[in-house]
Amino acid sequence: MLHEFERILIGPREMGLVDADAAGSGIDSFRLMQNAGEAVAALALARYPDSGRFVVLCGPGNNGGDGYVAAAAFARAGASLCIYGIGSEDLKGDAARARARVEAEVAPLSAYACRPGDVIIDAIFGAGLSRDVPQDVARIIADATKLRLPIVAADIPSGLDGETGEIRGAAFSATDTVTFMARKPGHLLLPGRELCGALHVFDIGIPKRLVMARAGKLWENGPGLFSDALAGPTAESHKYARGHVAVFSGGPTSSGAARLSATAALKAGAGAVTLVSPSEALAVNAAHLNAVMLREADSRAIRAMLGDHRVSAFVVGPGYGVSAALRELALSLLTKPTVLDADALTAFASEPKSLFEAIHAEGATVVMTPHEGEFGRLFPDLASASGSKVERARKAAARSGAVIVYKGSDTVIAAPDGRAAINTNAPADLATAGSGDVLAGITAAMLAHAAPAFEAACAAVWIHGRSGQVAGGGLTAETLVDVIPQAFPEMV
Ligand SMILES: NC(=O)C1=CN([C@@H]2O[C@H](COP(=O)(O)OP(=O)(O)OC[C@H]3O[C@@H](n4cnc5c(N)ncnc54)[C@H](O)[C@@H]3O)[C@@H](O)[C@H]2O)[C@@H](O)CC1
Ligand SMILES: Nc1ncnc2c1ncn2[C@@H]1O[C@H](COP(=O)(O)OP(=O)(O)O)[C@@H](O)[C@H]1O
Ligand SMILES: [K+]
Repeated sequence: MLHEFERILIGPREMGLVDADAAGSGIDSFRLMQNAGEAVAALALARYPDSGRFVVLCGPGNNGGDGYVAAAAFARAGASLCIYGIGSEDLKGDAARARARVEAEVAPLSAYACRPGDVIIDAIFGAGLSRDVPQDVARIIADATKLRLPIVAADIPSGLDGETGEIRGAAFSATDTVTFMARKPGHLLLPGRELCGALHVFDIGIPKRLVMARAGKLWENGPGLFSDALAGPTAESHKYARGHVAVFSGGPTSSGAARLSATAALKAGAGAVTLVSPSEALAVNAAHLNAVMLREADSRAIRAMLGDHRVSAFVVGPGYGVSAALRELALSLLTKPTVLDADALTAFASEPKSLFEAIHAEGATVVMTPHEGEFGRLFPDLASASGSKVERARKAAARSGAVIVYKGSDTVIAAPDGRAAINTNAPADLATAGSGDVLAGITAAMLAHAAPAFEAACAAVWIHGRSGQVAGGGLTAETLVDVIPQAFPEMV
């Protein structure tokens, strides 16, 4: 797997360790702060050359230090400037040094009254915020939001938790955020992503190897994570070599979901797809299918598919109907790579342990694709636990033994070994009936290409998002399926 530095996400705690490592290796930490603050000022000056005044809001820690450096840069540039600080007389270390270099007066933060024309430089708190913001700060955030003032945030909009993307009491909604070396999970997770505005990552001079050494196994999802694991067709390919996906259909009045999964699998590059249908739904399925093959779902057929080495992956759940029979079917499929979606997740709500034990015992390759509701049914304790969506998905993956695709507009993909990715390319147009069924089909196609489960799931989520972009506003699950080949042409 290609670990592009640009896709690395690093938690605020780990970033603190990187800072310490940098200092320990002889790098001048004040120089880093100067680089950070100057980058913030440069961006603000370029973005708002006609600003009435730059209002620099400085907190009590190193984020405030960045603010004082930026303030000095505004003064040097001859820009109109006001500085407000928390505890500006009690700063320590580099922040105190940065403050000492500012000649302009620093007023207490509580004295700041927002006014139209102000451009705010938000250097109050960084990504490691550990509690709700104080009242004074919440009041300024509310006023600035009401006046829609432009806000350039240093590192992260104050009030956002850099680990979880959650709002601690109140948070600025920035027009731009300048962060340093690498993004934090809170820049990508919701609601954080929407509060960062345009996100700029600035290299302040910490060697990349120090950042890599402390980064966990978390990335922004993108082709660098999965393209090595996937291969398009070659001259030697035949249809079964490209993978054969079998999708289980529901009854006659709920067969559309499985058909969407089946056609999505085909469009995503599976060489062959079979819809396995109850006898009473054969007629309706036959009326709607061409390239997708149709087979009656009886125990003989299922046994035959399990024994057929050419059948490479299953999808079960979309439109199937929640029942004990579905639980039994799902458990019987685990000898081959399987996508469990929708009803196949809900069916285990009363006994999730039986599924997880079977996955572990079998060493099965399983991708589960729960939305928020389904996640809560399978992992009720995790759904209500504190911590980030990444942590919840990781725990769910470790507990279940499956790769978890925890859906939403910030879908998180997590593997039992702790690897995780946050997806950022999904447009809101994907919030349409059947779009999840399409994702399940694409995922099975990636598994059928013999991609490992984590890479397959990352690829599928990314292709699904990209397809949503290509299909554009007003998309339906059908138009989404149609554009899959355009979304990732090198694959299919
Ligand atoms: N390698 C890097 O990432 C670098 C980071 N720098 C800056 O350093 C920042 C991190 O500095 P710090 O760890 O000092 O973090 P902060 O600047 O966020 O400050 C933490 C301080 O604020 C207080 N505090 C936290 N939450 C509070 C709340 N809700 N109410 C009141 N007080 C609260 C804490 O007790 C502590 O004193 C980064 O965000 C970044 O801006 C740069 O200066 C240089 C290099
Ligand atoms: N607002 C949104 N922005 C981006 N993606 C979304 C949004 N809402 C839903 N999605 C994506 O669309 C898909 C919906 O799946 P799901 O909830 O199972 O719907 P359905 O059961 O109707 O197919 C998921 O992949 C999800 O991540
Ligand atoms: K900030």
